[in-house]
Amino acid sequence: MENNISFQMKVETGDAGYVLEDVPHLTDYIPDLPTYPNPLRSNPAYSVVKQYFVDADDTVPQKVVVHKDGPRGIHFRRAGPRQRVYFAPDEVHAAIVTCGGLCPGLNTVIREIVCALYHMYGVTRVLGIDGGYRGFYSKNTVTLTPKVVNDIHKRGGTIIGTSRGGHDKPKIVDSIQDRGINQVYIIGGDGTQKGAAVIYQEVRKRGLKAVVAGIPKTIDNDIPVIDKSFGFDTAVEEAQRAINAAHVEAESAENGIGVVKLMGRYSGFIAMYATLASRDVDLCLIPESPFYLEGEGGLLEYVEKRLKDNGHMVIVVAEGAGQELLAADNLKTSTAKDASGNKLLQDVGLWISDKIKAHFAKIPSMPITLKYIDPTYMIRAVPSNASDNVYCTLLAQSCVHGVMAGYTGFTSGLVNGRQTYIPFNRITEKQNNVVITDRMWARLLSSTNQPSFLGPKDVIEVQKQEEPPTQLLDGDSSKTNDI
Ligand SMILES: Nc1ncnc2c1ncn2[C@@H]1O[C@H](COP(=O)(O)OP(=O)(O)OP(=O)(O)O)[C@@H](O)[C@H]1O
Ligand SMILES: O=P(O)(O)OC[C@H]1O[C@](O)(CO)[C@@H](O)[C@@H]1O
Ligand SMILES: [Mg+2]
Repeated sequence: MENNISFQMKVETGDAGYVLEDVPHLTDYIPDLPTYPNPLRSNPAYSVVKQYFVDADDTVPQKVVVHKDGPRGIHFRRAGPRQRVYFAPDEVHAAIVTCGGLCPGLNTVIREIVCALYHMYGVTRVLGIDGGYRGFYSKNTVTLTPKVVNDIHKRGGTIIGTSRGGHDKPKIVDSIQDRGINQVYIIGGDGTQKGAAVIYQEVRKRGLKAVVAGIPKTIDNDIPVIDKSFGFDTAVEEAQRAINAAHVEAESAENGIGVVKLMGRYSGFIAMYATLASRDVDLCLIPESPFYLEGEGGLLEYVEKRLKDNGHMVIVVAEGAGQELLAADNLKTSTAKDASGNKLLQDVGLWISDKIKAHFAKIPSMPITLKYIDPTYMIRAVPSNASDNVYCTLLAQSCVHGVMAGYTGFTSGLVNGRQTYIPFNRITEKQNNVVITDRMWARLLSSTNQPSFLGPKDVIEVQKQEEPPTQLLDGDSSKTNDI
């Protein structure tokens, strides 16, 4: 067992400003572990694939846009099968858990972890932990086999259940230890990955030969570093149905207004992408972009103008937008939180709808018809679409390869279109938000033609709050921000 454990990131540097933010390995705290040839070597599906095994030195750059004289920058370890593995097939006892809110693709990831373990590595003991983190100590487990998971990817939700709260570190790690679990696959969002990091640290402190790996899940796309989280594409696609309905309703009435509220607690990616995809949206409101209602340049003035010009309009609002305005208006700030400590939000869609109705009630010459559509849970309870299904498969298989190779304390994630292993520290240190001074938000503003609601003074303020721009001035957020 290690005495002075350092959970600092493993960082390696090289020529020309090369930095590798590496992931931990079992051998960092258990030396002399036996290794085995990767069973994929004799698997007919893989043995013919040229360069199937990933070179130990392969890494993936975090930034692909570079300057001639700039440093090579941060890299992550490339995911994929290694020549040697640190588990014999009959030694593996794997567990899979899903935590946090639902997300399209959860079942696909579960299915593909089970199938990869069975079919690629000959593993036959895989457990599903029932109902999120608390399931480790308060619920039964489910035996997962390729037969059990065969067609689950066609269903929304998660067959092993999920929950918020209940992260009791000692009880969870006791359960891992008592059951002899040596591979833990943890599927969830930012909160879940923080929980996974804590479990990894405790497992390591106890000196257990047990790998802890995360797979990032969330429709909100608020996990940093990775290109995007699985389920996001499906959620954006499903949101189109609500926006289409709002548009049809708005177009068919005199001064018709359709208001659609979409999920996005702290990050407005779903609203932004759903708006960009639709082209029927006249106004998109997200948590990251402040707005105001009354007066010159305000939202109500814009709505009035749009109705005069077009006769109808569609507004998409992310659930986390304008919360400070609601609080000021209702004279109370909501301090309510869910079991995981996430802020419970007030209904901004309803509030905006009421404000617009009240405004036009004072203008008899402009009667309006407003329909408010709230498809919130519908966009995340559906099964994943084709592209998310493929993405989930790659994430799950990459994760299994990394775990079998003995890497631990990592999240499996796509960086610049390549599968990588990212240390938990990098995934949990901050949240991914829409950067409203980046090009993507500017593209949205020019697509909807909406005002930015920011004066020159506000822009300076926003720039101050946001991360200092990188040397390339392309923002440091996920690639979904800056394509
Ligand atoms: N800082 C933390 N330390 C340990 N556990 C945490 C932490 N934050 C959250 N968790 C646990 O992680 C689980 C999921 O967290 P949360 O409900 O915030 O969802 P999430 O993973 O962020 O997914 P999403 O936000 O997409 O629904 C919960 O069981 C919660 O107790
Ligand atoms: O009502 P629940 O299940 O707690 O989840 C709501 C939250 O979950 C999310 O979908 C993230 O998973 C947020 O967009 C939303 O605020
Ligand atoms: Mg979250």
